[in-house]
Amino acid sequence: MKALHVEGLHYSVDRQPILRGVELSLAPGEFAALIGPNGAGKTTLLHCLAGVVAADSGRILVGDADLRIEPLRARHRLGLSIDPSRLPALLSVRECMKLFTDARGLPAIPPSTLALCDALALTPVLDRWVGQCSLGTRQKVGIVLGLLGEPPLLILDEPLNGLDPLSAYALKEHLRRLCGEHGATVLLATHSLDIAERFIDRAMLMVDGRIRRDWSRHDLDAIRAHPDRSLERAMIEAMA
Ligand SMILES: Nc1ncnc2c1ncn2[C@@H]1O[C@H](COP(=O)(O)OP(=O)(O)OP(=O)(O)O)[C@@H](O)[C@H]1O
Repeated sequence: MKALHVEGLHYSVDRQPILRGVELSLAPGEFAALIGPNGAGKTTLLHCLAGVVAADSGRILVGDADLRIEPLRARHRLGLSIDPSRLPALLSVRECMKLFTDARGLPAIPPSTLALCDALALTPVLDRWVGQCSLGTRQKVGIVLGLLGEPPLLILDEPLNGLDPLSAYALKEHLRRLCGEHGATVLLATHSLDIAERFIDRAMLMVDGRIRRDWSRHDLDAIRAHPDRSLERAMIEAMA
């Protein structure tokens, strides 16, 4: 069974097509990046996958749960990082985590979440209001909330934005462990191609609302092995 299977996904705003027939499948344990130019539709796609917005047509299966038919079961199987601007400013970081803990039906904030807070240097700010935190700190909080409970599919939008190098490294290692040891599937949208190239085992290029190019682990290994090649260059060539 695929961790995520998407067929013929279309989405428009005011009759302006944004997603124009997205097809993609991710296997359990895959660490995949969605790359592409500004406005290509990456965030919109992630929001459709997570059920934040409803696609006009097409099919999204999260594991064996069809997002349209069984939205609660499908959404229970995935976590989406929260945009820092959408976090409640007047709750503390810990209160946010408790809300998400309740929403996931868990008895207490999971130890793995507290360990990730430690790795991301969030422990000292757990009792600070979100509105008093720096942008980078709120970015980390949004990621921790998305990963809380470690659902099998993790969807992250530009998770490395604004993270200091130590935190970015800790997050990448954490995600890699979740994929490698727990069989989680990660789909992250990013413009950080150099970072993506070294960590991911799949890259998908989105252009004009469609997946134009898909690089497998084998393709990425070939790019990494060649001193004159890079994902950045491969992307530019694919867009020409
Ligand atoms: N609510 C909305 N109303 C109108 N247009 C929208 C809306 N949301 C997204 N769009 C348009 O959809 C297109 C895709 O936007 P989206 O944010 O998904 O792109 P992206 O690939 O994530 O871009 P970036 O790399 O800049 O974050 C853009 O042209 C954007 O203007």
